[in-house]
Amino acid sequence: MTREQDVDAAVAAGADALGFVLWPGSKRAIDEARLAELTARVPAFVTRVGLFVDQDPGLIHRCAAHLDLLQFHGDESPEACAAFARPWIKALRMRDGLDLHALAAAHDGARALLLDAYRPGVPGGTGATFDWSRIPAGLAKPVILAGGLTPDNVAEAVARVQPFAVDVSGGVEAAPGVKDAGRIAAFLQAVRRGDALRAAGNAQCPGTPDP
Ligand SMILES: O=C(O)c1ccccc1NCC(=O)[C@H](O)[C@H](O)COP(=O)(O)O
Repeated sequence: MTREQDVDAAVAAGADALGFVLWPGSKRAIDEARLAELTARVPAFVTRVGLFVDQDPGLIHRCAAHLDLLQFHGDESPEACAAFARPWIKALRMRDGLDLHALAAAHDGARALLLDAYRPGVPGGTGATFDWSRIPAGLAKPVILAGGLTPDNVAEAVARVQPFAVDVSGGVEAAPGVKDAGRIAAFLQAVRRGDALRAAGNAQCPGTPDP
């Protein structure tokens, strides 16, 4: 979120959480002052998530005053993630050979693992999907599915993967950092459609193989 109207549109559409990128390398980056302004608009019970990539602990401490949850998107150790007085989640980029069971155990203190696409040199917001069948059953942590989700594919993603939550950035934008209220609303509707498909046993989900 970089703009007031995008915060308002996401809240109106029923988003449970809003993300604020504090990493200056992102086209969606905001600074501490903007974080304070934008998060002040967020109503109670909508989670304010701050996103960091291997950043200065002092900055994270200051930003935490405006945040409910910290999202670590770099190579932070579990100990580094746990050093702030806020719940946290760890983003894992799905490069080849990841042992998600071992990583879930290593990140015991995380509230969830956010699984995102891997693209060398780009820590996040790639707009790329990954092969969802690589997510093993029975992970010890709730999964937040991310990476290339859009209003067109998120219903299938929810029905197939059955994640705890989904995360989207580029799929609801008109341009990097500029969200589109229509796409946000369409995304949230598609999430609910996917949840209904899931509850109905995936019967109509196009991506689910026949039993
Ligand atoms: O969004 C960014 O610009 C970004 C930059 C660096 C690290 C993380 C970033 N975003 C993190 C997110 O949680 C995104 O929502 C996630 O990577 C999915 O992005 P997209 O594929 O565009 O939906």
